[in-house]
Amino acid sequence: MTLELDDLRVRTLGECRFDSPFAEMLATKRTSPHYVHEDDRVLVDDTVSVLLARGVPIDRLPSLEAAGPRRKVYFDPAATSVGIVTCGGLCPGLNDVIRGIVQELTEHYAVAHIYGFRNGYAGLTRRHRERVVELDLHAVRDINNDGGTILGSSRGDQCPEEMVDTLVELGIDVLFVIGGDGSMRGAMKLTREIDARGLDIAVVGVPKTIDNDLPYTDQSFGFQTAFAQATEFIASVFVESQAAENGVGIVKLMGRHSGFIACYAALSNNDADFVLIPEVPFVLDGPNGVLRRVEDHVRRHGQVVIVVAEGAGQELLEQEGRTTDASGNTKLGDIGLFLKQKITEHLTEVDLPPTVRYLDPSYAIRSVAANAYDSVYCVRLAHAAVHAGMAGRTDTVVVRWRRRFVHIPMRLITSHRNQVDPDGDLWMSVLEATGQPASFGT
Ligand SMILES: Nc1ncnc2c1ncn2[C@@H]1O[C@H](COP(=O)(O)OP(=O)(O)OP(=O)(O)O)[C@@H](O)[C@H]1O
Ligand SMILES: O=P(O)(O)OC[C@H]1O[C@](O)(CO)[C@@H](O)[C@@H]1O
Ligand SMILES: [Mg+2]
Repeated sequence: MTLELDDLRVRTLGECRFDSPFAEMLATKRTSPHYVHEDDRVLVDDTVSVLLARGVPIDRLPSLEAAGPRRKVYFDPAATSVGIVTCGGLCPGLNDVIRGIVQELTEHYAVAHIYGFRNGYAGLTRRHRERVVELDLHAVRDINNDGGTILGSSRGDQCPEEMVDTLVELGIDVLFVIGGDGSMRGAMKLTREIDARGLDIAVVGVPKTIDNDLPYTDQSFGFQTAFAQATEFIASVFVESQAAENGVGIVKLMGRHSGFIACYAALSNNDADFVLIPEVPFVLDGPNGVLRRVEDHVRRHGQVVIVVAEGAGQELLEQEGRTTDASGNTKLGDIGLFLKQKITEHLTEVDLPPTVRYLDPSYAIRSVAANAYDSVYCVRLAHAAVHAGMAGRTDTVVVRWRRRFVHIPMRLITSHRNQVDPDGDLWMSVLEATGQPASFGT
């Protein structure tokens, strides 16, 4: 997708007329290597060749609005009510984001009310309205020490009209949606309904995905915690595989469409000999197939460790009878168990009867509390989201792009998936670290 400058402009509800609590602090600030002034913009591209190829003046290059506090805000803080909802699968750091939003809104903007909706979009429906909780500093004090989300989450479609009725009933001015691609699609339906009714409600997203598969963001929050957690499971099967004759360790990691967790976890301690991801199809049979390569490795080293992303090799599995979850996401076949079976059969056939150690850590990597790095990242995203909302930005998400916090239009975050580029340097690092072939098969 070729982006033009105008595709990157975020929507705003109107002129910012109220004094911001940050006005004084910002009065003398100018862009520096470590700060981007609110009137400045951050470039999307970062290579000379791409910038030159655009062939436009510098001020027409694709660029993003800087996130951060404004000198003036759109909403009168003392009269503002805010809602927060977390949707989709869990991810380390959800509580840190909730806490950061509540603290910033309370301590700096001193808004009138902060409401938490329970269990995702379901919490905005009529039948769950009485379960709305009011959030204050006390309610969020220690929540960063826990995984999950104090608000709960859910999958499954809800009616936008009904959800907007709830926002109106509670007098919500800004809704913060912390969620993945599906949640952002849901949030865009909310803004459409808000627009249709001519309401003055801002919807700001904080993108969340444990799979790191959302575009226009350096890396999603919680991802680092999740892959660090995954590393432990790889280390376990490595130890087990070393101790056994023809030891085979297999770890299946989350990643429906993108193999980032598998790549990073495998690179982290370099115990993996093969990494299989959805972005790089593979064949099992034949002289260059996975089975022969695994066999060769076991013959040479006496053991092997394979890390497989859950979305890898789906084309090798039975497609019939595939169902979807409540949100419409396709339920995948189990590539981990399939590999376990095929590798066991093959090694037994070639007289290398294996001892297989198979781990599917699944929810164990995403249900933990964020590590220190992710906690910092989360609180900074939370602050950016609050400033965006108070400044009347809507249909907008806050992300970190090339280490700067910026605003992007919500529709861009759902425009495509971030995936491991088989021609990119991450996959090259995986190939270098594992020594596996660039492709299996022909
Ligand atoms: N196209 C859509 N329109 C409206 N709502 C949607 C749409 N897609 C998903 N949603 C809603 O958004 C919520 C979360 O979606 P989903 O379960 O797909 O998780 P997600 O936000 O993509 O997060 P993750 O993929 O990280 O688990 C659900 O309530 C779902 O019904
Ligand atoms: O079982 P659940 O809660 O639907 O979530 C599972 C999925 O969520 C994801 O982490 C995406 O959020 C996938 O990688 C994983 O398969
Ligand atoms: Mg999703």
